[in-house]
Amino acid sequence: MTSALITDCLTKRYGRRSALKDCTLDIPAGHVVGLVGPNGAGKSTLLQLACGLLDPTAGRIEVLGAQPVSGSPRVGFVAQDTPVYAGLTVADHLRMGAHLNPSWDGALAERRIAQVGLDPAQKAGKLSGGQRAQLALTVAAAKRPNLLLLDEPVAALDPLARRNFLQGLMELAAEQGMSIVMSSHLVADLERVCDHLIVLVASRVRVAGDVDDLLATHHRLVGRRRDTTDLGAGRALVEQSHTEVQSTLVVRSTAPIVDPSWQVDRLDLEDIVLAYMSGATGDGAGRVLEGQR
Ligand SMILES: Nc1ncnc2c1ncn2[C@@H]1O[C@H](COP(=O)(O)OP(=O)(O)OP(=O)(O)O)[C@@H](O)[C@H]1O
Repeated sequence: MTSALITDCLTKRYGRRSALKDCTLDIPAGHVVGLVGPNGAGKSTLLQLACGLLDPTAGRIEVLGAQPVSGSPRVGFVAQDTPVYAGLTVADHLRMGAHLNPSWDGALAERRIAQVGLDPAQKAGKLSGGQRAQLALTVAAAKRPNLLLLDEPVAALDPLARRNFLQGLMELAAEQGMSIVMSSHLVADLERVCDHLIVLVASRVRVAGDVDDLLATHHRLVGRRRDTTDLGAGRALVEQSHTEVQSTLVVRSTAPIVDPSWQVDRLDLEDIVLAYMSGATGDGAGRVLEGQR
């Protein structure tokens, strides 16, 4: 199956400032992918490169097997500020979408507008932030793109609207076979809807992969204080902290860790994301540790 998104050493600089550095990814099609990372990590930059709004400074990016082209009907993009036309009504947005997009799914658009309770006669400039987000998503989804790119789509939504929005996304992915890449700071939401995750920190991909695989291969180890330079082959130290007597590590390991000198606990996705985010600035910094125990 074609990949939804491939990048190879993708780099984007604004003047001397790097927004994305040597980013290498291969995201299979047909997944809901969460893109997470601290403010300024490069998430919006990656999404804008993927929809052809920006050109790379170096490296390669392919979307659905081709170079990104701005305005492609195969790719839908909802920017962070959920752009809508303030002077146009909700119904005008749908009419305009139908006029501009040969693959427009009018039934899907009208169904979603009714589901989320938007008044077709309401001017978009008078909608709340959350309602604008719903309208922008509806317009993007009704284009029936193969890939939908969403930049922090739920940031403005209340918890109930957020749940409905995410439910809608999962239905789009399941019914229409759409690939979705969505940035968010709300990892618990991503854990509910995403089956793939990309963690970007300081312009670099810190980890990317299948959510179940990430959950199965990351462990928290707690034990007596010790040197962490020799954790064993195939184990990568993601984060570490120490007291005088105790060491606490987050480790990625493909093989189960069976060692009575460690208490080994499972992590949820938020723990894993936080470990990568703080590990990047700590002295552990994701070193791959080699050598036998
Ligand atoms: N147009 C621009 N000109 C100059 N620098 C920019 C521009 N856009 C982004 N940057 C810089 O690139 C880096 C990455 O920004 P980006 O918006 O991609 O981050 P982000 O992960 O989406 O952040 P947030 O979570 O705050 O939305 C930041 O240091 C930002 O200041």
